[in-house]
Amino acid sequence: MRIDVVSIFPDYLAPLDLSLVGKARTGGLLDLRVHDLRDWTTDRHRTVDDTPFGGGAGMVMRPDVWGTALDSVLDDGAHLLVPTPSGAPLTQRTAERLAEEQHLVVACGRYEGIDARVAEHYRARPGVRVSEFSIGDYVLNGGEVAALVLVEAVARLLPGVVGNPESLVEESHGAAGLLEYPVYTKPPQWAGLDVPDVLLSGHHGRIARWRRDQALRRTAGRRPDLVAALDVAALDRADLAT
Ligand SMILES: CN1CCCC[C@@H]1Cn1ccc2ccc(-c3n[nH]c(N)c3C#N)cc21
Repeated sequence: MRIDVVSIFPDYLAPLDLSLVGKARTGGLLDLRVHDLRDWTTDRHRTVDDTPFGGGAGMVMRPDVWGTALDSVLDDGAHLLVPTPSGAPLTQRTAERLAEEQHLVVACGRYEGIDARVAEHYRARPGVRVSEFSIGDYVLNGGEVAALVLVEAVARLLPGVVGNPESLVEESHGAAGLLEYPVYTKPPQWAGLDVPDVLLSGHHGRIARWRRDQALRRTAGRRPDLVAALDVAALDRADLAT
């Protein structure tokens, strides 16, 4: 998979050189390219923004600079992803679908955002899909943090990136849509607190059922909104596997 990220703060994406994503890049599992939007400016001040039509505070990112940049990195079949507070929520299902694709391009806006004609223009471009997404109901100063989130959420799903692929099945928002169960390790007693006896029993069937029960309780208690979307069939498959 190839992912291009375009930003006026390319150093914001430096964490993608680290850990699993960094290993995926050096191992050839992920072709990640980070670009400085200002490389596509033509004036001596390397201007990427201007005042908003209709007035109002702040500045808007220019469509011409973004157009030159995206024409340079987009190819047929690419998926243009634009982080914005007004975008569709980024979910695990979205990440799973994106991980199946060949080429993602993330356009990181700043200021008041990117001129709306940019997304409109590329939606009309045959062979290019455009998706505006949000990583949560809070306001950030730009799209770079969202790009970090998206790249990590997608990259970890690529074959060979995570050591034990089975771990991808059990985790939060996994196949059944449940939150993860509580985890414990040594020492068995800490701060006057014990590890649940079932986890020390060595009875794998009981442990699996306890974990699923804990996951269900957590999901119902913390995210009742997810309960309606639970994939019961996947839950049953998980049960059968125990
Ligand atoms: C503050 N400033 C004026 C109000 C509108 C947003 C703007 C800042 N800003 C510019 C580009 C840009 C892209 C994403 C986000 C963003 N915020 N919260 C999310 N979940 C986001 C995503 N994903 C914020 C951005």
